[in-house]
Amino acid sequence: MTTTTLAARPGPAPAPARSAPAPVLQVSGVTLRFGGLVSLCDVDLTVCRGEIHAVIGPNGAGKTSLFNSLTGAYAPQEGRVLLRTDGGTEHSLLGRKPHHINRLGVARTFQNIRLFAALTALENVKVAAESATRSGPLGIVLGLPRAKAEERAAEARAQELLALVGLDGRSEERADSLSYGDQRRLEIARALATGPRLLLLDEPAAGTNPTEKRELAALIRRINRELDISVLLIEHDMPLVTSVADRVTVLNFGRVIASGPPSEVQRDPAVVEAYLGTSETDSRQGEPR
Ligand SMILES: Nc1ncnc2c1ncn2[C@@H]1O[C@H](COP(=O)(O)OP(=O)(O)OP(=O)(O)O)[C@@H](O)[C@H]1O
Repeated sequence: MTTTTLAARPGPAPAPARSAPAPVLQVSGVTLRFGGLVSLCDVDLTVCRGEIHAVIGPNGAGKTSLFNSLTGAYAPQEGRVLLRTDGGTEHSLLGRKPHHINRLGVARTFQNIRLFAALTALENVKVAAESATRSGPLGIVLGLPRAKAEERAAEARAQELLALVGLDGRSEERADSLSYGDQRRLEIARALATGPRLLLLDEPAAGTNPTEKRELAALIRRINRELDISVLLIEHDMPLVTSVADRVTVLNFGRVIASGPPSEVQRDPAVVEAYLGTSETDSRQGEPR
């Protein structure tokens, strides 16, 4: 029998095996009921580090219920939600309060914008940045020495984030005077101010125009690549989803009916049927919107 040693082989050495990206968020078997209504049924979903993961589905499919379950607003009756923080520690999120989950590194925006309408753009972001400081907003109000330095840092961070989302020229304007698209970007800046490792965006393109949608896609990619933040995104706009998402999970009647790269998911017969069975089919594109 002849044996060949690796050293005798010509050509480049084999590339070392690349380990799969670590999961940041693992949702397993999550079921959420409201009385007799099953809003989520045995939902599994994994977001890997560095990933942009979209959740799509017809109206009432359970997308926002899923976000609410991940962020402590809803308490699913069954399942597990594990968040892996940078050191590799796993934290169970179910049963935790929203502000605990935020402190662990999960921030979100809302389908219905929730800004402080009478505060300026800068103040909206600064309040969130202050909440992430050790002294917190109360320490800053009380004028504690450490709090003063933290307040300055929070203001600088807020200015940076306003610049990141393209609102640096608007920092002194009241939130409710901004256009709808600008308010959505302000919400993103505010969520980023809490220092998340995982950002949940609930329909960030809703009500925005085509230019704003393109800018939003670029912003989501920058947040993901430059700030190294994993993104979980609910979105109905399929061109936006396909342009930013690495993976897509499709919900229908609270169940996951497909999961995979956007190009595969769009062709999945169960996904096509789910959308054809609703009024949501976009006749212009013949694909889920
Ligand atoms: N707090 C609640 N109490 C009772 N039912 C609820 C509650 N929240 C959600 N539901 C129900 O759960 C189901 C899923 O709703 P959800 O808002 O999660 O869907 P969605 O996919 O986000 O829809 P949309 O695209 O219209 O925002 C719906 O039947 C809804 O009525």
